[in-house]
This record gives sequence, structure tokens and C-alpha cells, in this order.
Amino acid sequence: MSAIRLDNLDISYGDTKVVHGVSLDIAEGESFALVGESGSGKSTILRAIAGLAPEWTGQIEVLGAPRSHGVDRTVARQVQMVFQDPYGSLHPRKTIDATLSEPLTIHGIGDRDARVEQMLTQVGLDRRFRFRFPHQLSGGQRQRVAIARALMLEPKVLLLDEPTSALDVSVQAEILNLLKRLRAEQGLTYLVVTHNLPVVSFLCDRLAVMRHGRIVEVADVAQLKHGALVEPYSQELLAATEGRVTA
Ligand SMILES: Nc1ncnc2c1ncn2[C@@H]1O[C@H](COP(=O)(O)OP(=O)(O)OP(=O)(O)O)[C@@H](O)[C@H]1O
Repeated sequence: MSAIRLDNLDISYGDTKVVHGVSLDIAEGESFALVGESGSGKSTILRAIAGLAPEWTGQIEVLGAPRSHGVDRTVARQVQMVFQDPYGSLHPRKTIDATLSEPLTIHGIGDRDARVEQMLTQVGLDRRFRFRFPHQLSGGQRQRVAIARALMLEPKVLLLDEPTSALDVSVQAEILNLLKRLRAEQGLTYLVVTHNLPVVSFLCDRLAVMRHGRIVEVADVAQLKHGALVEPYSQELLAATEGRVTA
């Protein structure tokens, strides 16, 4: 089954259409990247799938079911988003415990203490972090909390929007390793937005290159690794990022 299927998706902000006719089929368990220049609509696609960009036409299917516009509780349990900036995405006055418990409370799920502790362990955080506030954590630890929060409802799909680009280079590798391990352990599907082609090579199976709100090319990561992207714009992107480790 497809984890995510987009068919002829157009997305607008007010009168401005920023995504044009995007169609994609991402298999369950696959890790798929959206790459391309700034403003090409990558994050907007994630937001539409998550229900955060309501002005769209076309079709969005999540695990075989068409999604409606706006917030959808069923989809929220299946698909969760992780943002670039873990400081901005965590509530500064909530303890890690409160942040991780909240989705369970909203969805009426019990056994909260055990689930929070288990999740902290899964993302490699000591239990003593549980009653700390975000400002008492490092950037990498905060991103681990953001990932933990996204996983509390045991979703099948994670939408990862530049998940490592706000972090120090040394910490980026730790978070990428964590994401790789979690995917393998839990059979997760990833849809990753990144500027960073080495991240795509490390974490993903396929990629779509976007420009001006359209998909230019879909390729396997093997093609990326061998510099064998076909379209001229994809080649430009490859040349521009060659030798660069971070975005
Ligand atoms: N909330 C918003 N209201 C109006 N326009 C927006 C909004 N968010 C994004 N846009 C516009 O939509 C277009 C696509 O933005 P989007 O953030 O999806 O691009 P992106 O490819 O993810 O870029 P980046 O890599 O810089 O994050 C851009 O032209 C942007 O200015």
C-alpha cells in the first residue's frame, strides 16, 4: 500500500498558487526526500499533508484513505511532523513530560508515565530529562524531544522538515543516526524536506527535485550518489552542493 499518494496537488496561499500539479506515490516503509531551491514549495507540501495548509485541490491519500482539508484526528495518529527548529517548536514553559504527555491526553490514551519514559529511552534521552524545560536542553536534545513527541501516537509516517539543519554539524550526524535507527525499528515511512544532499544519500531511498512549485525529476538515491540525475536543473543542484556537508 502507498503511505502517501499525491495526485495533481495544487496548493495556494490566498491568491498565490505555490505548488502546481504535484503527483507522488510513496510506499509504506520508504524514505523519500523533497529537494530543490528555497521557496519551491517543499515545506508547503508537508504542511498540506499534515493539515496545516488548507487551500489545496487535487488528492492527498494517507495509507489508502483520502484526507480531508484541515485537522483530521485519524490522520494525526498516522502522520506526524517534525520541524526544523526544535526550540521554536517546543513550548518554552512546558516540561518535556508535559510536551510528551499532551498528545496522549488529547487522544485519550492512558499509561502515560510508562509511555513517556519508554519514549525518552527510545530517542536516547536519560529519564532525568523528563521534568526539564526546553531551555535546559541542548539543540540536539531538543530535537530528540521533538522526534519523541512526534512518535508518541505511534504514527506510521513522519514528515521531517529540515530536521537537522538548525543543529551544529557534530550533532546533525547523531540525529540522522537516530532517525535511521527509529525507521528501521518501527518500519516508519519518512517524507523529508532538505537542502542537504548528503542527508538524502544517508537517510532516503528516493528523491523528487522541485523547482517553482513543480516536480522536475524523481530519482533513486543510487542515481544521486552516482551523479546520474537526468534533468539539467537537478544537475545544477548537484553541482552547487558538491562538497558541501550542511545546508
Ligand atoms: N504562510 C504563507 N503565506 C504566504 N506565502 C507563503 C507562506 N508560506 C510559504 N509561502 C510561500 O510559498 C512558497 C513556497 O514556500 P515553501 O516554504 O513551501 O518553500 P520551500 O521549498 O520549503 O522553501 P525553503 O527551502 O526555503 O523552506 C514561497 O514562495 C513562500 O514565500
